[in-house]
Amino acid sequence: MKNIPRSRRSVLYVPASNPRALQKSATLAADAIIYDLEDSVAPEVKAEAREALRAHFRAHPAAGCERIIRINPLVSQWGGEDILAARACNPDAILLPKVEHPRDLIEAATALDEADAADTLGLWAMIETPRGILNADEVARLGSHSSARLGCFVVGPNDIARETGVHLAGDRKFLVPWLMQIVLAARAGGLDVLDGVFNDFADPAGFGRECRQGAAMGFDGKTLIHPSQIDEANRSFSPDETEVAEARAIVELFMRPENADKGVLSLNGRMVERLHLAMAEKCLTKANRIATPHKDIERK
Ligand SMILES: CC(C)(COP(=O)(O)OP(=O)(O)OC[C@H]1O[C@@H](n2cnc3c(N)ncnc32)[C@H](O)[C@@H]1OP(=O)(O)O)[C@@H](O)C(=O)NCCC(=O)NCCSC(=O)C[C@H](O)C(=O)O
Ligand SMILES: [Mg+2]
Repeated sequence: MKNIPRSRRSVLYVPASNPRALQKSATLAADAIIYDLEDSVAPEVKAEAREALRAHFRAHPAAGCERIIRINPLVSQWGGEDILAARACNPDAILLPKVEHPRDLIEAATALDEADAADTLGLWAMIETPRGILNADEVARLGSHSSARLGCFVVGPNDIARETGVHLAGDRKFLVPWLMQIVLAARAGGLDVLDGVFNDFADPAGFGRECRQGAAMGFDGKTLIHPSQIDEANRSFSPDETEVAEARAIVELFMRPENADKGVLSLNGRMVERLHLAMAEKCLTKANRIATPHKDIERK
């Protein structure tokens, strides 16, 4: 599951306890949806939310986008019921909150192995506590070794702020070093990595700045809280026209017969090596994937 290359530019949280949002989720152009059973669902309605999710997946057995379910921590009073309900829904992956140690993933993978030996259900991990950030490398390495299921890290800035006191305002100046540590750990473990949410959904300019910052930091995409954030995230995490044109020029240069045995070339006063060719090919693959519309999406 985790090795299928997919665009994860825009990844929208949908509270499973909100019927209107659940209904709307089937019509949106997000690359992925995270159905939430954790922090956006009050303790009193956890059971109701699980049932609503089951009904939603029964009514929509297939979707044009990736679908993930965020459960409560397995150690919580809701975790056990959540993982059973999530598994029954057959999403693409289950997102574990507040992951701090490889054993958090191993426990979840063991619970899934009992019913899903085919290994089709992925696991994603939220990195959102001080211990989780400090152990991100170990989680990425041991988590993906012990379970082929681990595919993606997701940043949780609200929990990080709550637990550390760091301020999120001011271009996330003090948070950025920790975010880069998470990006680095994810890449070293061969994982995708998603930036955290921007809470002020009525501030599109601030959101756009944060999207571009996240893209420049190496994130694959951004987690979102409101449908109005989808288009900007899709734009910011897509290669732009200039990048695509440059990528094409690099590929064309290396394709010329006279350059077949060359390792390094010059293009418009810039050095390009075969590693740049690999990057250009990756960029073009990504652009092509984005240009291919989701064929099954149920748009209104
Ligand atoms: C933030 C919101 C509570 C705002 O809701 P609301 O005031 O209802 O917004 P609007 O009136 O502007 O909504 C317009 C229509 O869009 C639908 N809508 C809104 N949000 C969503 C959504 N997330 N998914 C799908 N559809 C949505 C409304 O239903 C309206 O539809 P309609 O009536 O048919 O026109 C709300 O946006 C919201 O609840 N957002 C998600 C919150 C959430 O999931 N939080 C948990 C994840 S964030 C987190 O925990 C990160 C991490 O763990 C960390 O630590 O940082
Ligand atoms: Mg959180």
